[in-house]
Amino acid sequence: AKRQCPRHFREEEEEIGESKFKKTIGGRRSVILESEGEEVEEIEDDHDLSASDDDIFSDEDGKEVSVKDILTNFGSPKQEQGDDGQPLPKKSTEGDNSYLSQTRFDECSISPLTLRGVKAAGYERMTQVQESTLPLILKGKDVLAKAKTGTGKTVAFLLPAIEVVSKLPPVERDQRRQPINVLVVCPTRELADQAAAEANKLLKYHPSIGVQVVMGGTRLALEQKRMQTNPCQILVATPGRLRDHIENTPGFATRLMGVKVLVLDEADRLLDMGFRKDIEKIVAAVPKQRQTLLFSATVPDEVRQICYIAMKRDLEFINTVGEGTEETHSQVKQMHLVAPLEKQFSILYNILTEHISENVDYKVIVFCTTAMATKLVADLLSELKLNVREIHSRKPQSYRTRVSKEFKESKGLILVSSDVSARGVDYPNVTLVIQLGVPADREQYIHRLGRTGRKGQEGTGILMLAPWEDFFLSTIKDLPITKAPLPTVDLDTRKKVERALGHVELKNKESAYQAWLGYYNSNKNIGRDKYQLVALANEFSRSMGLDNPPAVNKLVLKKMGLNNVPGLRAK
Ligand SMILES: Nc1ncnc2c1ncn2[C@@H]1O[C@H](COP(=O)(O)OP(=O)(O)OP(=O)(O)O)[C@@H](O)[C@H]1O
Repeated sequence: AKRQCPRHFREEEEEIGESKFKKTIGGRRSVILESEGEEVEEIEDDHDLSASDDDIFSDEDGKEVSVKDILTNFGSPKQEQGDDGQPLPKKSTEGDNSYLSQTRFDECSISPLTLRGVKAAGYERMTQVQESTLPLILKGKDVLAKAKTGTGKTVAFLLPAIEVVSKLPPVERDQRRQPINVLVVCPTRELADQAAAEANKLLKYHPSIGVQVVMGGTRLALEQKRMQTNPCQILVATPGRLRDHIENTPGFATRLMGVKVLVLDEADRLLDMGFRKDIEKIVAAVPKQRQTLLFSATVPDEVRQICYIAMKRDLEFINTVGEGTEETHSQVKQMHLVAPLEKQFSILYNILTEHISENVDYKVIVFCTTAMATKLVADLLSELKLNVREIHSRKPQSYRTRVSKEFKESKGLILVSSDVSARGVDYPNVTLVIQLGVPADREQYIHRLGRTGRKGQEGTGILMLAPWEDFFLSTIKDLPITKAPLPTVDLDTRKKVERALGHVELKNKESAYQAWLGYYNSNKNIGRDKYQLVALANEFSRSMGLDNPPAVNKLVLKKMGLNNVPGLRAK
């Protein structure tokens, strides 16, 4: 039977404005990603770059500034020119190695079989976080670890966990309820898949140790069969689906009594109110006598106060970011653009075509605020003949898995994504991250930006906000982010984008409008004044080329507390 749980925790939640916010720790919101959507055929297009890179803009005081100027002064690393004007050799794709420590894996006290797996994975030296946490974890300590994005946190918790399992006494083969010894919880399906794949790499020479993954979007019965018929000392899971198994899979709760190590990856996200009930249920289902490891690139103070839900008092807090230094990477250029909604699609198009013309190996992620905004932007950019894929929680899992794998292995591609790709996903060589609209909170901004600049590589981050979203900048003012001049749009580009918008299906615009309402209605800064919210929603509607804002299902308006607000049309 389908797990019946409070509506705001179900992964397969019916649609209200795409994403829901629950009051969370310290008033920060958590976004719970939404349910499967109907299958939409994948969009495949070659891109012809017709927008010339000398598209001229003028900044607030009328100074002419081109997108090339913006990106050169603030954005993607230019092809360095020598004195003779010839391009200098590109920096190695492997960035600076400062994320690596001096300690080699073969100097550590790990088992020969594990060491073989590490070497086969191509890892020679430990990263800072791996060097700092391994000895403590092998000593049995609970560890709360904070380390920048893309610095090897997954291996940092998997490697010692495998060592723990490899030292356990063998269990009788026929034992029906083979114990699960390590439980790794990840907030999204792509992350769970990725962690399981990393574990399999490290287990290459441990034939008797197996890892299984359970997550929403796959059949429960298939997972139950796999866990019964294959070695499953290590289980990687998303919270909702794990809770399903605890409640509905016979014998599963017994197997969890064998857990020696519990790992919460992206811990601050998992301890947010959005997952809190699931996490409490999971913690209650594993032995109190265990080791608990929490890892993330961001550990807000309130998380340190509540991590005791799951951890021993004498936990070790490892912070390789270092107090007082930025939580983002210095080799990633960050900038923000404040532009009215009516210009944003055109500015986005110019930034992308400029970046593509400057970077033959371009690999871009465009983050949008909701699943339906993601779909709209992906459709628009495809109409503009860019090479685009989309990934969000309204896509079937098979599609998400396929697109995630393709993007991981490709260059010359733009991935338009909701927050399913905000944290943890390891896409190598991403050259540019664009964030459209105010992020859910500061942590989400940092994690999204962290999709580029991994393993010491260079990258660029652009945050595009509407004037009424610039309050967000105060939450990231400590980060090395610069303001780019406001570009305006030349007529040709505006017309080209308007024509493309005209080909985007009306129902996608209607869904994006409803999702927009859901997202900003829940934003404590913007959702407070309902009349202003409606006026801004109409601005968003016009930016999609709709003169009249779409009508919204009256039940949905009611659930948003927006019924009877003048200016909204109910149907
Ligand atoms: N010791 C190592 N040497 C070289 N590469 C490594 C090492 N450890 C991990 N990696 C690689 O570094 C990349 C980033 O690792 P990982 O995804 O675990 O980073 P992360 O710190 O978890 O990032 P995020 O905060 O975004 O989740 C991966 O491609 C991984 O294979």
